[in-house]
Formats: sequence, structure tokens, C-alpha cells
Amino acid sequence: MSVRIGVLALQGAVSEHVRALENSGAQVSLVKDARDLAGLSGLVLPGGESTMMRKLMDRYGLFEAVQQFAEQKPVFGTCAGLILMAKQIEGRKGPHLALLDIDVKRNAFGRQVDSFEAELSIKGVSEAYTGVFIRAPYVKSAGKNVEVLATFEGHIVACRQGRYLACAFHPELTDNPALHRYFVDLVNAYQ
Ligand SMILES: NC(=O)CC[C@H](N)C(=O)O
Repeated sequence: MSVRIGVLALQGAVSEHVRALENSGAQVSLVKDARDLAGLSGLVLPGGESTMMRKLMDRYGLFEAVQQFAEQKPVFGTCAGLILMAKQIEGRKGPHLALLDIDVKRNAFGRQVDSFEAELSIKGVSEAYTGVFIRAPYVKSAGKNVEVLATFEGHIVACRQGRYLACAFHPELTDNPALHRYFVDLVNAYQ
């Protein structure tokens, strides 16, 4: 039996993640309230807008539920999802889920460059991966337990800390399934 992975479906790039995970051999469910987390082995926090996503998580009773889920299970945050997972966010008083020991800067690549693509080498994932960055954050610094998987212009844009995986770009918007496969493997390993 393949693992079942949830995609937080409050806002943002949901359907592309569903397809990429299914193509990587997982079963996929949408997560819209806390009950939807039952029976899942992993969770994806998609891109979108982190402040709005946090508001919606609070509204649908998902904030504590996701925090609890993450105590045992793997979580993969992409773009806004990475911001939700960070322990520190530049210019913001407190963090959101505070899962990953990283300090992030939002909209870090400048206003004039809203979105761009960059060729990345992602450790253990792919040596030629096209990262799609949309008003993307980057990781300013990471704790010693965080493994840096990819950098761009000297900034960390993908990392992992145990069962937590995060990237600043949108892996669901490329044809390369390597990063979703990596997460599905990680979820299998934590079963
Ligand atoms: N594409 C994205 O997810 C952008 C993230 C967004 N700029 C934020 O701060 O939440």
C-alpha cells in the first residue's frame, strides 16, 4: 500500500501538488479541517501567502492540529509553506508553526523581480532542477541541525531537518518530479 499524504488546501497552489505527489506514487487527500489529518502519513504546506494561510489555519482549527501532526509526521513546506515552518521570520514578532530552525526573509529577491526561474543543484535530489521562484523567501541562516540542500546566489533555498523539508521555490510548477519523490521517500522512511 502506498502512503497517503495530505495537501493543505486553504489557499494557494494545491492541485499541482496533488498531481505531483500522485505521480510520485502517493495517495493524496486535501486537508481543509483538522479531521482531514486523520490517517495521513505526511503533509504538504503549499505556496500562497503565508499571513493569509495562517489566518485560515486559525479559522479552520488547523493551526494546533498541524503542529501536533508535525510532532510525529513529515511535513514539506514550499514557499509560503517554508515561511509557515520557520522558527524566525524577519520583521515579524513571532513565528507560525516554528518547526524548522531557520530564519527567513519574505519576498527576499526584491520587488522588481516578482518571479524568475533558476537552475539549481539540490543535494540528494537532482543536479539540474529548475526552481520557479514567485515572490519567494530565502533562508538567512539555519541552525546546525538543518541540512542545506540547495543555495541560489549564496542564499539557502532548500533545506531539511529530519522529517521536515522546505524549499523557497515552487516544485509543483516544474515537470521534474524529483523533489516530490524525495518527500514521498522521506514519508515512507518515517512510516
Ligand atoms: N509564492 C509564495 O508562496 C510567496 C510567499 C509570499 N510572498 C509570502 O510571504 O507568504
